[in-house]
Amino acid sequence: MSIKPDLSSAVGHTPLLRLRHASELTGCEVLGKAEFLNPGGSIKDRTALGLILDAEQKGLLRPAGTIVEGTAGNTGIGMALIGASRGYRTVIFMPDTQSREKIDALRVAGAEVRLVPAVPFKDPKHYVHIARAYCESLNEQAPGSAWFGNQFDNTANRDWHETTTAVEIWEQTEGRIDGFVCSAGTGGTLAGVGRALKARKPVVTIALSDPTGSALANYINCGELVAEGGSISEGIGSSRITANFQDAPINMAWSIPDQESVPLLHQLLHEEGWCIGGSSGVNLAGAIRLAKALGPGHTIVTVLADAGTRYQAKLFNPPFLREKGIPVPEWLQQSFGG
Ligand SMILES: Cc1ncc(COP(=O)(O)O)c(C=O)c1O
Ligand SMILES: CC(=O)OC[C@H](N)C(=O)O
Repeated sequence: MSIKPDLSSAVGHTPLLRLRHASELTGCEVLGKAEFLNPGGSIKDRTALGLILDAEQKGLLRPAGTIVEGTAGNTGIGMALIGASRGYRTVIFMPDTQSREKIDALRVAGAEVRLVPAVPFKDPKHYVHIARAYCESLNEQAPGSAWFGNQFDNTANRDWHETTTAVEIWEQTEGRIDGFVCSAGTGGTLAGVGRALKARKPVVTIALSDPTGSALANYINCGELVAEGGSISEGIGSSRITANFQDAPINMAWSIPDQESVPLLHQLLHEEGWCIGGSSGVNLAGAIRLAKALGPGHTIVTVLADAGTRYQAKLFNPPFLREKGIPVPEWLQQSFGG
């Protein structure tokens, strides 16, 4: 018998999928780790679990305590579900620009959701600072009652990917991996997987696929934290170097526009049936660029971080796409009666 005793033990161990179109286009094996199959629907279940286990072990998160986090949504969904299964209450602060679907999923998962206006990180009203201050106020009232996850700068995030996600990829490819590419929100996935793969096989190329509007690709390529444009993708991109991103061993970086990534995710759904979110579209575009850079015959791995259904009203909404200057495929237009 192979039975998972609880939700935490069902996080991870996701399948590695061959992405047919990307593989045929480039002559490489382009593989996507199906992170949308995690219990909370995203790769951030891993981050949530890694941070929670670390905090429990250090005595920072006590029985029946309150988890407080600042999140674009996915980390919060993971924390709320793992919190429910382990006896914690969860309070989530997130910018009001994130998808309706993620806010609903958080509420369904039992989290107390507090939406705040989206402002730059340097503003004290940024959701991460508000979350931290709220946690401190709970601990002033009742010492030790609350714990701030701090996913961006708590390197237990990166460490968890180093010992789980990366090991799974290594074993699933039997070490025959030539390149790994993904986008960065906290940077935990890229840094954790990148470090573990480099330690096992130094010639592996690690690449960052960054959405336009984020400063990270420019930082890697020119040392400057500057950004141009914007993106409809959520949960990725950054204007600063987080503690998790800091030690990522990155060899190549690209800034990827929505006009390149969104058509790829539409095509993946229409021709291969995988419904992935905007960050995964950026990852897929990065995987194709990396495969072209390395040349035919290589094995490239990326992550499919969450599902497109989490962004239905944006990614599969013809008027919204047109407004953003993103091509609407014929089949999608017809699905909506046009
Ligand atoms: C949909 C989605 N993709 C990718 C990421 C990026 O992962 P990481 O925080 O490990 O950089 C996140 C969150 O950060 C996310 O919510
Ligand atoms: C904006 C950002 O990087 O968010 C981090 C993470 N994707 C989350 O779900 O919270």
